[in-house]
Amino acid sequence: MNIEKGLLIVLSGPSGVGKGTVRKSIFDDPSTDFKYSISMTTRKMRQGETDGLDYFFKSREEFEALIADDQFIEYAEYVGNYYGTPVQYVRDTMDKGYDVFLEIEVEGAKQVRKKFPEALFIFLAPPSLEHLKERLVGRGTESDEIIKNRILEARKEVEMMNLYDYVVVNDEVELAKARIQSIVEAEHLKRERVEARYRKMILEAKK
Ligand SMILES: Nc1ncnc2c1ncn2[C@@H]1O[C@H](COP(=O)(O)OP(=O)(O)OP(=O)(O)O)[C@@H](O)[C@H]1O
Ligand SMILES: Nc1nc2c(ncn2[C@@H]2O[C@H](COP(=O)(O)O)[C@@H](O)[C@H]2O)c(=O)[nH]1
Repeated sequence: MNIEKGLLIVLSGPSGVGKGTVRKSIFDDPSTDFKYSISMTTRKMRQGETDGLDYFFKSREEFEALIADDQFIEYAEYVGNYYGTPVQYVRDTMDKGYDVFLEIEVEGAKQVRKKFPEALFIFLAPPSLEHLKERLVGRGTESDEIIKNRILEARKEVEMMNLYDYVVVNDEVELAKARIQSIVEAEHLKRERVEARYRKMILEAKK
């Protein structure tokens, strides 16, 4: 435990479950004071997306050069494209004491778990696999082929949900948002209590 740094919050879940929708709702709430880490990807930009806001869009060559330069906390190849979390932003922001929020798929979350075992891992689950398919198809952003591959991935991802600290069902966006906010708040309270009790010992051990 590092008593000076912010909390790293990892939200995972299958494609189409509503991670982006719930995350936007959390960040639209003026009471939210954590920071969102914008990922890098080699995926093509969707209509309505903005470079530097939704993702930093990169070519495969650029992304691979960043991998070689150790610029990611984690990265994964997902349905034919790279996705990764830039290390610099996360470290700098946490060092300033802010909580940082990552929205990433499960292979990346496993890598984060190894590097930041003290992070908070939340899995966003659909009410059912049928709901998931309906949402993915309903979003209308992917071809039938890509939707098929994302659903195949989703089946594997759902199997991994027991590796997370919490599972939140996204039945309704506002409810999922409130559940995530409560989990983060409870986690802070728990850590503050531990820190208060052992502050002297932790500081001494850091010397
Ligand atoms: N609770 C919900 N009930 C019904 N529809 C929802 C709900 N949450 C999200 N959706 C819809 O599901 C679709 C997928 O949501 P979203 O794009 O947020 O998923 P995602 O998990 O971020 O997907 P990806 O991982 O592919 O980026 C969107 O059309 C969104 O409006
Ligand atoms: N391992 C990582 N996964 C990420 C990252 N940023 C996003 N993602 C996940 O990829 C899939 C597909 O996203 P989409 O925008 O193409 O629909 C989804 O599960 C995202 O959460 C990342 O930095 N690392």
